[in-house]
Amino acid sequence: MEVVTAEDYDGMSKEAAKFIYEAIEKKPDITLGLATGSTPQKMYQYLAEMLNENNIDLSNVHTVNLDEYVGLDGDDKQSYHYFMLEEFFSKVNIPLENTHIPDGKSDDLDAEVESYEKIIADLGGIDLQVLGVGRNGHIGFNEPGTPFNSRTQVVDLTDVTIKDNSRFFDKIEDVPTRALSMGLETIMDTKSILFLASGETKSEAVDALLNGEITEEIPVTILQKHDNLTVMLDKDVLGE
Ligand SMILES: N[C@@H]1[C@@H](O)[C@H](O)[C@@H](COP(=O)(O)O)O[C@@H]1O
Repeated sequence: MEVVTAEDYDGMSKEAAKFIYEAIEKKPDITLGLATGSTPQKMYQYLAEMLNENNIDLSNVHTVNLDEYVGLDGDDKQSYHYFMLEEFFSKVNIPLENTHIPDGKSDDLDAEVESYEKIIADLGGIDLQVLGVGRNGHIGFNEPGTPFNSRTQVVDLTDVTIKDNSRFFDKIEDVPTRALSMGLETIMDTKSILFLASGETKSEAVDALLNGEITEEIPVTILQKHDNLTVMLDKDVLGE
């Protein structure tokens, strides 16, 4: 595990954008695993700027997102489809058909998660996966207690996650209680991981990742076993 500590959120976002930019330069047909949430938001902004300034061709880049809420339309502002389009895909020249996000509106969610795994396999696996973390240590939407050998599946969200994510919704009752999420084994199968965390609220989860015992009760701890993990933090998360 390599740990990079930036001065602040802005610095971390710039470093992260540079990391992904260089990975794309090195492998123009890269498959990126992408994450949503407020943590990677600024990284997408910087990355889009860098890609556009340098006219980088993204026609052979593919993306697969980690997760999506069950029941939200793609044009719902809280959906991860909307987030990705708004924050990144509409800002760069990536063909939309190269981008994949689980369909939380599918009539057959079991078939959807199965076909999502197939999409990843057909792409030859994920070269670089971006990850954030929930306050309770969840990655993707894999909540505490999720088996380490889980693949993409339908998951129930915990009260902590519903409460944390309610800040994006008008009221807490509007937060979906279920999601589709890549599983922990799916995430561990990725060839490299860029993990990002910023701010005091993530300190406990980050401490578990850096120093804790590996346990299904804190999903992020499984990343200790990944052999190509880069952790990017800001000083706040470390209490510095
Ligand atoms: N499913 C997402 C996660 O992928 C994300 O890492 C987490 C933290 O989000 P934020 O970066 O907004 O704190 O929130 C959601 O639950």
